Order: sequence, then C-alpha cells, then structure tokens
Amino acid sequence: MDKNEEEIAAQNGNLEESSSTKDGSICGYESLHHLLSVNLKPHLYKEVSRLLIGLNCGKPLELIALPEAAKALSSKHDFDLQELLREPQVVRVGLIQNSVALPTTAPLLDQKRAIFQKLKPIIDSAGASGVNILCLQEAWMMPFAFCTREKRWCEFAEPVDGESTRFLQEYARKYNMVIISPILERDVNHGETLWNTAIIIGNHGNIIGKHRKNHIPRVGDFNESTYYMEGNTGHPVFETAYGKIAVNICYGRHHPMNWLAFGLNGAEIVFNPSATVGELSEPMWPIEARNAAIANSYFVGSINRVGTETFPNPFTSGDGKPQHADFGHFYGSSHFSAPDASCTPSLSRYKDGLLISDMDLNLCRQLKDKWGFRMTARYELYADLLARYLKPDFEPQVISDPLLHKKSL
Ligand SMILES: NC(=O)NCCC(=O)O
Repeated sequence: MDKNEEEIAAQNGNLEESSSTKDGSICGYESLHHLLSVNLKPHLYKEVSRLLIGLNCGKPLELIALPEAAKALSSKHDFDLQELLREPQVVRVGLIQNSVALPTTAPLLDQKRAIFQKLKPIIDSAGASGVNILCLQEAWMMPFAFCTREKRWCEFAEPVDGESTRFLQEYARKYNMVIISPILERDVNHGETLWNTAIIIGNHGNIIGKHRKNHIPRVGDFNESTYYMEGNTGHPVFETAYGKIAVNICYGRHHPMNWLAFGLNGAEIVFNPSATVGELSEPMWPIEARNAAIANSYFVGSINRVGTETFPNPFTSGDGKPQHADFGHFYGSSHFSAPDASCTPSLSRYKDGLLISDMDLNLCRQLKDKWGFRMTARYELYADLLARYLKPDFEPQVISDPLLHKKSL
C-alpha cells in the first residue's frame, strides 16, 4: 500500500466508524442539513443551501408559522415538526415517517394497534396545521418483514376497506384531509391475493381508489416477490379536492418510465412512500426524487421509515455474507422536491417526523411553459424504439468502428 492508499483506507475506516453510529445519526447530527447548518458560518450555509436545496421561485425557503397545538403535540410525543413555505400558498402537504412501535416478537395485532396509537398525535398535528393532503410511509401498519420470506407476516394484510383504512377515514373526515395509506393489501375478491397497495382516502373519508406497486424489488434483503407480484393498476392519477396526485411506491423510483407515466396522466404531486436502508440506497435517495420532479414538472413527496427492525429468525441475502436478523437502518430523510429543482431539507435519519410544505401547483404548468420538456420530448422516437425492443428478434442499433474487426497487420 502506498501512502495515498493508506490515507484513503484510514479515511474509509474513520467513515465506517462515524457513519455507522448506532443511533442512526450522521456524526451526532440528525440530518445532513443539521450538520451543515451547525458547522458552517451563516454566509457559507446560505450559499451551500442555495446550491443543495435550490430556491423557491427565486427566493430562499421561508418558515410557516404553525399553531402552538401542533408544536405541543410534537414535543409531547417526541417527533420532529418542520415547516417550509412555498408561495403562493395553495396546497399544504404533509409526510409522516415513523419507526415501528413494538418489537416484532409481540402479537401481530398488538404491533399494528401500537402503530395506530403512535400515529394518532402525529396525524392530529397535521390536522391542527391545516394539512390538505397527508401521505404515510410504505406498509405503515406493520414492520417491513419482507426480508424474512416467512409467511406468518401475511397476517398483517388487510382488504382495501379494512381496519387501517377505517382508522384513517375518521381523520380524513375530521380534518377534511386527503390521506394516502400504503398498506399490505389482501384482495379478497381474487383468491386472497396479496398486493403492496396505496389507498387514496378522499377528504370526506371516502375511498377514491387504489394503486398497486408496479416494480417489485429483488435486491439485497428486499425479497418482496415472495409475498406479492407486480401491480395491475397501471399509473392512475387521482383527482382530489386539492389536486391531482399519484403514488410511485418505493422501488418504482428507480424506473424513470414509471415516473413518466404518472406525469403523462397529469399528476401534480407524486408521492413515493418507501422502506429502504442506508447501506443499499442512501446516495440515490435525494437524487432520484429530485430528478423525477424536474423531468416531469411535478412535485414529489419522498417518505422513508426510520429505525432498525429486528426479526425473531435470522435470514440471509443470498450474497454469501453471514445471516442476520435485521435489514440495517431505515434512514428516514423524508423530503419534498419541486419541479423548479428546489427541495426541502429532510426530516431526521432516526426520529419520527411530520414534514409540512405549502406548494403552489401552478408551478407545474409554469415549469412546463418555461422549459418545455413535454413539448420537446419526442415521444414517437421512444415509442418506436420500445416497440422494436419488445420483439424477440430486436437488434440493438450499434455502429461498430470497422477498424475494430480488421486483423492487425
Ligand atoms: N420497499 C422497497 O421496494 N425497497 C427496495 C429497496 C430500494 O428501492 O431502495
């Protein structure tokens, strides 16, 4: 090893130590933005924020004054409450990230009901803050047990009008709020088939519709195809009292055409309820959502659960590494991205939280007018390529340098 290599190895060693602190923090800070705001001089932080987060219609993001009742709930129940303003104020949108409430060894029904109890004050805080549209994390009513491949966790699955939906319908009515509820669905009309589904509850407590996860991961410990298959609901956009919304569930965020399809159907906000861990996806997390918002001229609300969920029986990832009983750390970091390339700072890496942002949905149209991405998209080129690509006799369009295949003299 030369000196340079030694230095790099030493740095990596230090990094491994500091980034794997057990509490899920980044060197003791709850988020990247917190780390930067505390350690940079104010004028440097302002400049770094401008580049990292962007501007809201040319101006820095401002704080919204939220009611004392919402703040009191946040300190009593120990969850973060962050407020960001985009102007002019049209729709107020909330995202909730949370850890599970009981160990995975507790009776399953107790686990689910404890999550209900944990979420109550957070949803009340969203209601007290006047949130119009609220989205929960992927499979919010259970631990993310799909790493285990054990079938007992199927017991968490519920029909679309099941207990979790009824729990949220009350809040939708109480606060005149649209709620997106991603659950493990049991399709009782189709042989009890399971799906990973987001249910859209209207502001009158009615069920507007559902969307089933389109892309199912087969990566690392995310063995979800043991439980459910690729969704069969297409790319629906739900027209609600507060705007046109869609849901791109977790792993679907790695598929640009999935984002595109929701945009083509007219979405103004696309939510990405997720469950993902640091070791696997953290460097991708802030990039993919922000890029989708820019490319498709809509807002994106990204939500990830928090904490480490440990399961009774160890499992392997099929990668030769030792068996283990947890996925690793779900790193939270929920945030919003806007079509003008700005984004909010993220919620904590390790703490429950409610992120609230006001957004002017006119920005979607303004950005289409300004950049013309839709107008210049040349979809016919891609439709033609895809049609050919799908045929078994497809040949890639590659033009080789003829010199490559000449015998050397
Ligand atoms: N829940 C889920 O689809 N996770 C897959 C891992 C990832 O996409 O980061």
